[in-house]
Amino acid sequence: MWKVVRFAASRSRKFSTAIPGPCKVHKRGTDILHDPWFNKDTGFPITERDRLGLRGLLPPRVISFEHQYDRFMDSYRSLEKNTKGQADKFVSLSKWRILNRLHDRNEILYYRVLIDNIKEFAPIIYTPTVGLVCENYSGLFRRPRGMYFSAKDKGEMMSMIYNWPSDEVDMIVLTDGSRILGLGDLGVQGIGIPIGKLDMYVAAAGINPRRILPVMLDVGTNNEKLLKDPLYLGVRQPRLEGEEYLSIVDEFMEAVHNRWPKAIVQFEDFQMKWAFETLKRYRERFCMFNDDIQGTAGVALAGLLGTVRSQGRPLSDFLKQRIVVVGAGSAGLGVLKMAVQAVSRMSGGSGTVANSQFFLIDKNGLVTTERINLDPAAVPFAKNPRDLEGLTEGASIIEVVKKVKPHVLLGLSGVGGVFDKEVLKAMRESASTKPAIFAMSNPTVNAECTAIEAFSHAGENIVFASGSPFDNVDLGNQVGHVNQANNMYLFPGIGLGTLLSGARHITDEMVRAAAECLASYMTDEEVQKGILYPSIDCIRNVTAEVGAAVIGAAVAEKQAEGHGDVGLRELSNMSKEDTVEYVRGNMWYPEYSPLVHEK
Ligand SMILES: NC(=O)c1ccc[n+]([C@@H]2O[C@H](COP(=O)([O-])OP(=O)(O)OC[C@H]3O[C@@H](n4cnc5c(N)ncnc54)[C@H](O)[C@@H]3O)[C@@H](O)[C@H]2O)c1
Ligand SMILES: O=C(O)C[C@H](O)C(=O)O
Ligand SMILES: [Mg+2]
Repeated sequence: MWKVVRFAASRSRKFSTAIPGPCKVHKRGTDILHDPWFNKDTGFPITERDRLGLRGLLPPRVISFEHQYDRFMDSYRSLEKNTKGQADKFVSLSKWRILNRLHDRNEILYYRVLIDNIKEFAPIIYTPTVGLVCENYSGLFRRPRGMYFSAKDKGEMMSMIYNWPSDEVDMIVLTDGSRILGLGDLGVQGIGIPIGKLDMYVAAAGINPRRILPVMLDVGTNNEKLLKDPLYLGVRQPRLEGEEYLSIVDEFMEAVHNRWPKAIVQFEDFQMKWAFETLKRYRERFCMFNDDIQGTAGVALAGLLGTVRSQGRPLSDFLKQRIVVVGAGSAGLGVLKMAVQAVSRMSGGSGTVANSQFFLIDKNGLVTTERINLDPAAVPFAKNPRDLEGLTEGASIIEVVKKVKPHVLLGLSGVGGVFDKEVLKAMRESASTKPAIFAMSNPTVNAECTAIEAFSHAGENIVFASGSPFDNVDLGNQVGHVNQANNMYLFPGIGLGTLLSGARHITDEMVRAAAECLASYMTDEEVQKGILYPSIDCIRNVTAEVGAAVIGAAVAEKQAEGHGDVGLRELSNMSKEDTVEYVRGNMWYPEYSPLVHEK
């Protein structure tokens, strides 16, 4: 297993005195002030104002970056104070708005405050607030971000992709808006998800924000409420289906590949049938992965291995854990597939052993081979009723938990509260000394249970993880640790590692290496306290490790072709520590560069 070299968490990097290299700009005057990439607001030095035709367009005083940073944080704190006691939704959207306005105006300052305060700002630009933003997107819309390809653009994509201003794009996050978090079909409004994921790419992986592209494939929506909403900004038609749908995605993928052959495309929040279908269709043709299937599986596997360690048991005991997965969608099935593969490997290739320990439940209850219209993707995990003593097809969550006494109850159902008091109380009878409850659905309202509910009903000795953040729970004489089991711990490293290895494709082994790296990140002491994942404060360190593990796997799998000046030979000769340093050294960091005008 990949050994992790841990570095101290990098909180706020002090404002450095080294002058960053120059940045060429092809604009002058107000065009610069209106371009969030170049704009420094009041921070333009006088000499730069002269060079770029900015004299007189700004108030005369030059404000330092540090001072601008403090001013923003002061306004943020005032907003917090002034909205105290108001409805949560109002407060969250107000916080999102102030961050979004900065994003639209001054990207360097925006990304610096985001990186330095990631723990505080992730819940605003990512889950859960991003869900609220998507629900209200048409009303919130002010300025576009990213690209929109719609059913009406068929035949035009090869040329319209050139409307994007950047000649170099490394990372694309693509959605069709059909399954936004647990909120369902939000049509074009789902663009908030690629934007939030790419913000995490910049913050966690140091992908250069000039080389990212959020994309919405608007193929219609089946959401009646949106179709009737006069403000709705998407195409007003039911979703395309079948070959018509696939022809749009095909055309988009060809267009991307044609303009940026090395760009990595992350598929995000596609409904299950298209999530699996597109992964199968494109994974060997393009450099792509599906975050909900693969990223989630890796994060969940790391957590599942952590729960074994938290019981003070060797990893090989994973084979003995009984795991109930609630939710048989792209995420739940992805988790099961990866967990079964892990068990298979540990037990020397016997898939039968693996399947006996996993139980799958969907909206119709326990999934067995007797299920009518059993989804082909769920077939490998359907139980044979003959192997079930006392449980039958369609058994409810409570029936399964009472009978199976699982070590782990893991929810990816998208349904808030399905782990109710009765279910959680039944987990007290778990065969584990530290029963684990993973309420992984997003956003917060869709979590299968809250942290407080889990600790108060299932007992204080549990291990708890959720997809969206909850505060730790005060248990009187100890702390009930809340882990955030979210694919944000893996997708940035999968993307960055793939980019820096120059791999043409993303293989299962590369994802597995990422998951194992995350699993080994925590110390025994932490895991025994119930801390399964690192704090989001050190997400850049985690991503450097994960990225290096992905590069290692890409080299071993003969997928790596090198990146920039670093060829395959150099990559192959790097030690693990060197690889981590290579990844770390390639992370972009927001600092004002001197601007040089070029015609
Ligand atoms: N924490 C993470 O990193 C992470 C990653 C991916 C997805 N998710 C979350 O997981 C959820 C599901 O995502 P998905 O892509 O698998 O969705 P999906 O729509 O493909 O699948 C949902 C599944 O839940 C089942 N279900 C619905 N109601 C149920 C009920 N009452 N009891 C039991 N099962 C029920 C459905 O039958 C279906 O199998 C979403 O909320 C999403 O936000 C979290
Ligand atoms: O977006 C997230 O927070 C995680 C995941 O990709 C999801 O779909 O819920
Ligand atoms: Mg997702």
